[in-house]
Amino acid sequence: MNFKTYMNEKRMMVDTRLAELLQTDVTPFGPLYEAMNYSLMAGGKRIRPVLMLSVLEALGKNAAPYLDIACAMECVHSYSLIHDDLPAMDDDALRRGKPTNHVVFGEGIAILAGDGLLTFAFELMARQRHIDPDKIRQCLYTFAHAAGPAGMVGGQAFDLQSEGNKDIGLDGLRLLHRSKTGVIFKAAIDMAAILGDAEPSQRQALDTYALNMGLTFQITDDILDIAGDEAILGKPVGSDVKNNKATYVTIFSLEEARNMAQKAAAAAIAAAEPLGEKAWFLRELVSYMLVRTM
Ligand SMILES: CC(C)=CCC/C(C)=C/COP(=O)(O)OP(=O)(O)O
Ligand SMILES: C=C(C)CCOP(=O)(O)OP(=O)(O)O
Repeated sequence: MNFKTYMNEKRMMVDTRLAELLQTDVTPFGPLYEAMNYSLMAGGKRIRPVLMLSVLEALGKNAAPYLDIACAMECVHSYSLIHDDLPAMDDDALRRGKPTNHVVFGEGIAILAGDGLLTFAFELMARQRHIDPDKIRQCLYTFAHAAGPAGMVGGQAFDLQSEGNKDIGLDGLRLLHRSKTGVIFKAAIDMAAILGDAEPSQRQALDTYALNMGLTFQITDDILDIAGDEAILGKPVGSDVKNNKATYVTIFSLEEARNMAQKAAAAAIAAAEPLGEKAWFLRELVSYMLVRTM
């Protein structure tokens, strides 16, 4: 199977399941569910859930029983996008090719739609009765730690604090990217390693892969913010500059950022080598991240 077919198949599995999970007609809180579904089902590459499922397959496991855990990751990601776009944060009006949640539903409902997706994700994980309860406990801990104040929420706070400060340097930038974005990719991989009974040597390879693929993804995101095409990207170009963000492009140059992304990608591909043929998708995913346009 080639990269595109694999990616599309997995993305469709995730989309189909997500559409089943959050029905709008079973609740007196219809408008809230509508707002949650609006962002969740607006498209999106579904990289985090696909990554989780593909690591399970790289470990030789059947990924299907873990689809809901992968969907929970997408719920948390969608929440983070809704909140990231709010006027109090990046104040962006376009996401996944559509007006942002607060533009359509107002700030109050957008905040609650984010809160709803975040909490629903953990409910969904906790109700997976067919999975070993200790593995679920480990996954809940791993994902909550990654998404919370020690991870993504902390990273987002650091991002806000760093606005206008180009002196954070490479170390600051690494911390920012690792916590804001990288931890969620790492959590996808860690949860797959827990659920898929990864051996210590496989864990080690996956850890190095996670670090470098997260970096590749985020440097490319920084590059696309300057050099991307809004119509393809589905979100505003120039948002980082508008908000005076410290990024690989605003601190270094476009060319240096491209070199850094290439180095990180090469390190990720090398790290996945010992995982063998079954991990082919993980290597191709990193190559895709370098050239993605959306
Ligand atoms: C707790 C919260 C709200 C976390 C937000 C994490 C997140 C979506 C970062 C995206 O960063 P970005 O602003 O660089 O991405 P984009 O370019 O997609 O806006
Ligand atoms: C963390 C960042 C940089 C936000 C965008 O993530 P994606 O590029 O994965 O966005 P979608 O495809 O899910 O919309």
